[in-house]
Amino acid sequence: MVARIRLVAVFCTFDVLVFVLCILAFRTVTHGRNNKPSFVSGANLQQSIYDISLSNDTGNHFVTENKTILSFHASVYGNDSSTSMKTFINRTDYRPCSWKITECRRKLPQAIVIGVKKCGTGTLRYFLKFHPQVAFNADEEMHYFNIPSRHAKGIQWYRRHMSLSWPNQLTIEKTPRYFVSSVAPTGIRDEISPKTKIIVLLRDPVKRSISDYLAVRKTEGLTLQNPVNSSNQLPPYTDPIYDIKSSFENSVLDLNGDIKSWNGLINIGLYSNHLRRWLDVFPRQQILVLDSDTLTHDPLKAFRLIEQFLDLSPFFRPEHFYFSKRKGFYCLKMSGKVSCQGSSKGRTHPTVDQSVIDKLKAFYEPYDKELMELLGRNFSWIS
Ligand SMILES: Nc1ncnc2c1ncn2[C@@H]1O[C@H](COP(=O)(O)OS(=O)(=O)O)[C@@H](OP(=O)(O)O)[C@H]1O
Repeated sequence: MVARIRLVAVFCTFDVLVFVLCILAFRTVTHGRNNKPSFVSGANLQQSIYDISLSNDTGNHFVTENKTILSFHASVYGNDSSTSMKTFINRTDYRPCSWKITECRRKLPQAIVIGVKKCGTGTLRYFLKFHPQVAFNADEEMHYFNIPSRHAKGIQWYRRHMSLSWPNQLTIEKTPRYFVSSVAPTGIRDEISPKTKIIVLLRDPVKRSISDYLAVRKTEGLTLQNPVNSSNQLPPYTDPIYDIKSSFENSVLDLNGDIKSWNGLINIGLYSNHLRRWLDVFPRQQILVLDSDTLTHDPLKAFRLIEQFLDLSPFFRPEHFYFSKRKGFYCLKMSGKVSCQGSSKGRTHPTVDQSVIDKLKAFYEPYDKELMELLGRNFSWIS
């Protein structure tokens, strides 16, 4: 009798073990490694195919952008209990789009971040991508309206590069070079829509030029010793050209000590000149001009303005922004994870000769005054 009971006990234990193993095996097959539903793993995902590593505040790279966005989306889609989210998220529309779903389409952008280079456009995109009603294009920058060889591929080529989006999602593209392009405003109006919303970030033009100098040096090395007119720059494509020397001072001043206003480092900061071209083509209320300082120091305010302008539901909340002492900037905090911009943003600026700074400030003064008149408002760097 005892032997039989033992035998039954052994069988039962074995069965329970098999049952538990089966459950575990089943979970492994149907869920990702982090116990997230399998759609979070990124296999079907059409959004953001490039892979920007995100880091937590201790510098450990732990997750890719796709995964963060999607695991965050999944957590909201799944069991987020916050009422503010529930009030605006249509749960059906909240699933990631896939080519298998008929409502998912690649739309031409309804809004474009046109610039300005080194004024925080990357951060704007990086954060705004988390808004559930936003679908950013997969490639970081399209350069469709400013580079002739790209433009020649046609508007359907451009559309094919947009992310799949739900009918209620806004497709957005960002290419900072559009701001200074002579043909981008009419191109966007005629090929996309005269109703396209335009977003521009502006930063102290002196700081912008130093930041740009570092960026161009980093990407081009010191190969741009002479002014380079790239083959893409034939008229009417009049993007500013760069002249980069071994120091910032020598890059922005010529041998007589005069400012090289044609140099991209300087020319891009002539905001009023460039903005006028956009105001000639789009109504003022269709252009949101943001002070980059607001994005840097009060990101919540900046994103509330953006949400309002784009008619998006209010999504961002104070707890989504985390100030990283290590980075010296705000990072995004979603589902307990902190993700900051990569090392190409927030580089330490070189010490620049004060006389050159003063000269540049004086040079930009009349343009800044024009900017204030044009927009009827002040900016943080203008005293
Ligand atoms: N939260 C946060 N994190 C990192 N960086 C931030 C942030 N907010 C604003 N900025 C400022 O963004 C500047 C880079 O601008 P862009 O993203 O427009 O550069 S780019 O044109 O796309 O290369 C970058 O300029 P530099 O500091 O000169 O590198 C930052 O000052």
